[in-house]
Amino acid sequence: MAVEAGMDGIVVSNHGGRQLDGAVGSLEVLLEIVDAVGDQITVLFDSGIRTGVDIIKALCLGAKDVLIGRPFVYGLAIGGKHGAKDVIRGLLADLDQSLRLGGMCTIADCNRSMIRRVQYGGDTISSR
Ligand SMILES: Cc1cc2nc3c(=O)[nH]c(=O)nc-3n(C[C@H](O)[C@H](O)[C@H](O)COP(=O)(O)O)c2cc1C
Repeated sequence: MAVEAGMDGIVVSNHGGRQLDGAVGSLEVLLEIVDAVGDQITVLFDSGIRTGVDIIKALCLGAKDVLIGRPFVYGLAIGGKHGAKDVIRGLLADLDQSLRLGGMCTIADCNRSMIRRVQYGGDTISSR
């Protein structure tokens, strides 16, 4: 639908999970949506990005980039613009370290072969 409507891109989001209890997690549907739209439009992702590994998972599943809501707001509330900058700096440092630990040099190395889905009871754990 987004493709037919001529949109340049979409954001896969559950609005941070604040709206509906029981709504499906954004990460759970990301791959399906990326496959549905293909390369025709840009897919961005948000909802629950807190660590470098969260960013890597979203990029590996096909998001072109991620967005951040509450962590940025928390930093702003605690330390104003410096607090907001610290949050972003910390996240980027964590991303850098996580890429190295995962054997990747840059985010360009993120692809779906880096992700393995394992079902443990009711939980799905994604890892390399
Ligand atoms: C204070 C606040 C207000 C928000 N207001 C809206 C809104 O009006 N409409 C909307 O679609 N999403 C809204 N969001 C959700 C964000 O757009 C975004 O999807 C979400 O914050 C990302 O998840 P995260 O906070 O876990 O990073 C809001 C988020 C916050 C923190």
